[in-house]
Amino acid sequence: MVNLLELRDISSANEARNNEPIFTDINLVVTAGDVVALQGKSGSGKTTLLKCIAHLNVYDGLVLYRGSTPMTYGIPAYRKKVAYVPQRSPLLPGTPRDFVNTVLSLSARSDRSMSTFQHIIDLGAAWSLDRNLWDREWTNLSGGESQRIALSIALALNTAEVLLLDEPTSALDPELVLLVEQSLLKDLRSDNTALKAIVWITHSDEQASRVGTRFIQVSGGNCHEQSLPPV
Ligand SMILES: Nc1ncnc2c1ncn2[C@@H]1O[C@H](COP(=O)(O)OP(=O)(O)OP(=O)(O)O)[C@@H](O)[C@H]1O
Repeated sequence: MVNLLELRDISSANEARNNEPIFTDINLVVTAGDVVALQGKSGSGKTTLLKCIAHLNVYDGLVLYRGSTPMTYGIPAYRKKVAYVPQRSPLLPGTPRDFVNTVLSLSARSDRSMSTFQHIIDLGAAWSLDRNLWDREWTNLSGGESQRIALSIALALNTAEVLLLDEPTSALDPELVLLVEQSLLKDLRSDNTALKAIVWITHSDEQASRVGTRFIQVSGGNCHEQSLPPV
């Protein structure tokens, strides 16, 4: 089985706190079909670990995607394949439509851009996102709206083989949580989509048990894999 993602001795330290280690020598292999439920106490380093994988945080060690480092691919190309969706959307200028247009203009042909945009909006609509929201400033969207928008963009662009999701449903109502979970798992299991694995931070044992195929706790500066779901 192909190793999609491999972490070799990943360590990260907190520069703001005298370089105190957050975690040390984390090793992990992610293969096709994995949904890695990443759990651990607040402040244990889950987000930092996801940002290291996304090459958004300083780290020691090696992150390999299909056997090569992010630098080998070039960071923009790597991030198309290993995409990080933050817990809260960064405060971007403009609207979600502006953001999608920028992303699509970087790579896609214009005919593909039109259909991809429609796919993004349709996916958002399936998650109860009003179509008008795509033309509203990011700053005027609720947490749950911007969370679903960011996620629908990442999923519908259909370029990432690995999605790194940081508490992707934390601002959603229970019925939307289930809907979003089902969409993500359906894409993962489809042969017609790029998505092959997900690393999914969640504070919910129930969610980890519903979506996870592997269960990893971040604690004491390291990762510990459990053989059973938390509930
Ligand atoms: N930008 C930053 N500057 C300084 N310290 C930071 C920064 N970001 C995170 N930290 C610290 O690094 C440690 C790990 O934070 P991280 O966000 O990775 O934890 P987490 O497990 O994702 O927490 P949560 O479950 O609350 O989201 C914490 O002690 C946190 O205070």
